[in-house]
Amino acid sequence: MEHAPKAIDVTNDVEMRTFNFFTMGIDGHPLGLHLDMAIPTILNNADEEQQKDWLPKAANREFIATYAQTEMGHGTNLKKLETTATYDPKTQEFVLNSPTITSTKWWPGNLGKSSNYAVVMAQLYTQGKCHGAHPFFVQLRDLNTHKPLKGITVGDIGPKFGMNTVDNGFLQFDHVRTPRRSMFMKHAKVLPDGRYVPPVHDKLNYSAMVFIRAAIVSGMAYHLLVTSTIAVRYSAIRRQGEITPGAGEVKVLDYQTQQHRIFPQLARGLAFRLSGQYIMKLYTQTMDDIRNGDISAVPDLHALSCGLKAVTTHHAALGLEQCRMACGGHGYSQASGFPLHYSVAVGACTYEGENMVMLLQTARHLMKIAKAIRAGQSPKSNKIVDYLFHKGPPKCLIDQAYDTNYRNVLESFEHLARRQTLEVYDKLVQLQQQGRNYEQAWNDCAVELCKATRAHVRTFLARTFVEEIDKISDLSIKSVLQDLLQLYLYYEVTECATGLLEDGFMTGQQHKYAKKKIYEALEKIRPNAVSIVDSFDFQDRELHSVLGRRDGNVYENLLKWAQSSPLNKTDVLPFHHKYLGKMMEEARQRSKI
Ligand SMILES: CC(C)(COP(=O)(O)OP(=O)(O)OC[C@H]1O[C@@H](n2cnc3c(N)ncnc32)[C@H](O)[C@@H]1OP(=O)(O)O)[C@@H](O)C(=O)NCCC(=O)NCCSC(=O)CCCCCCCCCCCCCCC(=O)O
Ligand SMILES: Cc1cc2nc3c(=O)[nH]c(=O)nc-3n(C[C@H](O)[C@H](O)[C@H](O)COP(=O)(O)OP(=O)(O)OC[C@H]3O[C@@H](n4cnc5c(N)ncnc54)[C@H](O)[C@@H]3O)c2cc1C
Repeated sequence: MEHAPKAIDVTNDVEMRTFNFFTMGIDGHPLGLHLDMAIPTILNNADEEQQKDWLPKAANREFIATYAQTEMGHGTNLKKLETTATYDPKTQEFVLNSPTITSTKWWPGNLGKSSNYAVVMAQLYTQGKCHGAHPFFVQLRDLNTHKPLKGITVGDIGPKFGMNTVDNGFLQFDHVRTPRRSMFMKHAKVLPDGRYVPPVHDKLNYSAMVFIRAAIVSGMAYHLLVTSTIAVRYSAIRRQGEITPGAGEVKVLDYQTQQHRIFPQLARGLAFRLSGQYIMKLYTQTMDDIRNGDISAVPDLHALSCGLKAVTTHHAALGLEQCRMACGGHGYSQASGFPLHYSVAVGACTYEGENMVMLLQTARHLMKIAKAIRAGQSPKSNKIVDYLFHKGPPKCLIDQAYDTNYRNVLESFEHLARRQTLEVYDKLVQLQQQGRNYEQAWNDCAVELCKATRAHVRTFLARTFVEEIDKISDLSIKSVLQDLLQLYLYYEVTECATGLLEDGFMTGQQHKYAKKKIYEALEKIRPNAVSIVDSFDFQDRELHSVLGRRDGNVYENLLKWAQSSPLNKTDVLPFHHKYLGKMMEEARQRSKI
């Protein structure tokens, strides 16, 4: 008789992720960092021999590893990490050390209690010279007892804003020795005699961060689509007030203000989903190129992933809050699911690079392009940034009757990104001519630099949305998605209207036209809204929401949910008579006297 197949193949990444997702919820679990950062680091930073040794064990979960980079004193500025890894050629070992309190590793997910290995970022010293932060694969806990190894102090950092099912931890090394080959050696190397071999690109060590930044874009799409599903479904159940006096109470989804609050989140969720797919493909392609020795796409990938990460997490945070408020009082209850989704989603504004810092990274890239434009250079066939080199129409044309495939709207976004990029570049140059050094000038322009990135990312998101909808051949699906696209594009026009009006590119009339197109789209989306969110096919257990239940049975289950609260186990709390009861009794006695 054949053996029944195993339910889950733990070495299959997709199966594992799906299993974890449905069994462990959305707020994290003990294998999160192992799967999302440690394994990608092994894949991209370990040499062949190291991969052969570590990868099968990692995939098979023979150990759990985390990614320990951030320290108490430094998360953003990686150049100033204080943990050291000093090579000792006599024993062919590195000595890991945490010289100060601020060098304590702080935040790594699953470090607190679960992991027994970590990718540790430390300043590499060999032959008396520091070569900057490099990754090391370090054992932290005994494989049998799970106790910290000698010289290692490790623990949990305590409760957080959210994601409390993740044991984020702290870690200190007291002159801990680890073999030479525990340094990830695909790119940089230290030879047995201590000679340092530099990598072909000194930021290849950061590829796990690039991976997560790219993955976050789809993560934010997920959060927005989930929370707009909750808000749409609940708004189709909730009746409050009348639109036509005497005609009976309407579903709150019929209010234009409600649609204007929720539907743009739905549209943004879709836009993020499509760009999320794009950036993941770009990541995979770039990693393949690197394996084949071609690193030319690394700066483009880095710039796009930083910008997308920052913009999508920020918009997701704002959008989730809109969905919560759209559900009124019940939206504030944990029964809505919003507190869980919100506290998980907003973490991404901070982790994997604080958002402002990420916007500024993309701006660095944009400034290089601006420099090339001002020097009269030609574009380099780069789909993402080439538009910056072209001259667009001098005036906005969004109100033209025939706007094939929204070319005029896209050109408006392109115009703003181009103008913002070149203006801030010119200001940077001017400030330097006036005597500011580059770094000071950069800081003086930082807010405008971030605006340039946002405009560039908005252009990318919009263009990708238009292109992807254009590819759909099923006309009934396409027509529904085109309504969401219309809403998305004109909503974004109004969101950046100040920039478009500022230089007279767009007129007040055209701004009004964009608003009209938004209201028109809301009306078209309304009858399909519930079907649209149902088509995402989220399971109730993913939504974690009484308000967003697929069967719409909200009120009955809200009552059940409340009744199941631990506070309702007994009618009278066991300590009632000891405190509140006693206080009232005493007050009553006193007033009798
Ligand atoms: C980029 C930095 C800010 C600056 O770096 P440096 O100081 O080293 O360099 P310079 O600014 O001088 O730049 C030099 C040069 O290099 C370029 N550069 C920098 N980085 C890269 C890179 N990665 N690749 C390529 N090139 C790079 C830079 O642009 C310069 O180029 P030029 O000179 O040519 O201009 C850096 O210090 C930095 O990255 N800081 C941020 C630190 C950070 O991000 N830390 C992350 C720690 S790990 C972490 O936070 C883990 C969190 C995990 C949480 C759980 C994850 C679950 C996720 C699942 C996935 C999806 C989830 C969706 C979410 C959900 O469901 O909720
Ligand atoms: C939920 C969560 C999970 C995490 N998981 C991990 C993990 O698994 N592993 C790990 O190693 N780390 C992890 N981290 C740490 C995280 O990556 C860092 O907190 C993050 O990169 C921000 O760095 P920071 O804390 O040093 O912020 P700071 O840099 O101190 O930011 C404070 C403020 O200073 C500003 N700022 C800083 N530098 C600049 C600059 N150059 N220009 C302009 N403004 C600037 C920021 O914009 C921000 O407003 C996690 C963090 C969180 C919240």
